[in-house]
Amino acid sequence: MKVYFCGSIRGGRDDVHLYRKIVDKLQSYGTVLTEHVSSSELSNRGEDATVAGEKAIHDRDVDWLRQCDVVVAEVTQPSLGVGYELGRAVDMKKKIFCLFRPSSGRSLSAMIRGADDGNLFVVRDYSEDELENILEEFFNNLK
Ligand SMILES: O=c1[nH]c(=O)n([C@H]2C[C@H](O)[C@@H](COP(=O)(O)O)O2)cc1CO
Repeated sequence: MKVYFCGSIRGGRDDVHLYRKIVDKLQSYGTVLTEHVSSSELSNRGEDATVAGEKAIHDRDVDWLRQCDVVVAEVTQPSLGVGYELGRAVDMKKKIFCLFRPSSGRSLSAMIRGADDGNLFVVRDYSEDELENILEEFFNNLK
């Protein structure tokens, strides 16, 4: 199974420790195409645009989105890139699982919360201690 993980990069890296935990768990189910998103070495400047170029990053990620079987997104830290990826993934009719932490005090965009259709696009509120169980439940139900 190929998993596309979305998490904020230029939107801010405050939750990178959670991205790492999520990606660790996702790797027990398959290949995470976007493992770099969870790297503590990656700052809010993003990947080295001088090597890859912004277009190369965009085109590679859209291609990975096309290839993936499922999209998992941590959406607590608002990120234009994550919002864009989710919109593209909806258009591609991908199975999408969004994770949001209400304890952050933030309010999730209606364009994400309101996209939940109980089937292909699901938004789940969670706290850090529930993370493993929630991901297990989601992947068990995929089978
Ligand atoms: O360097 C990058 N590499 C990359 O793969 N992305 C993708 C993956 C993330 O899920 C998402 C983050 O978007 P943003 O940088 O706007 O927060 O975009 C985004 C950037 C920088 O915008």
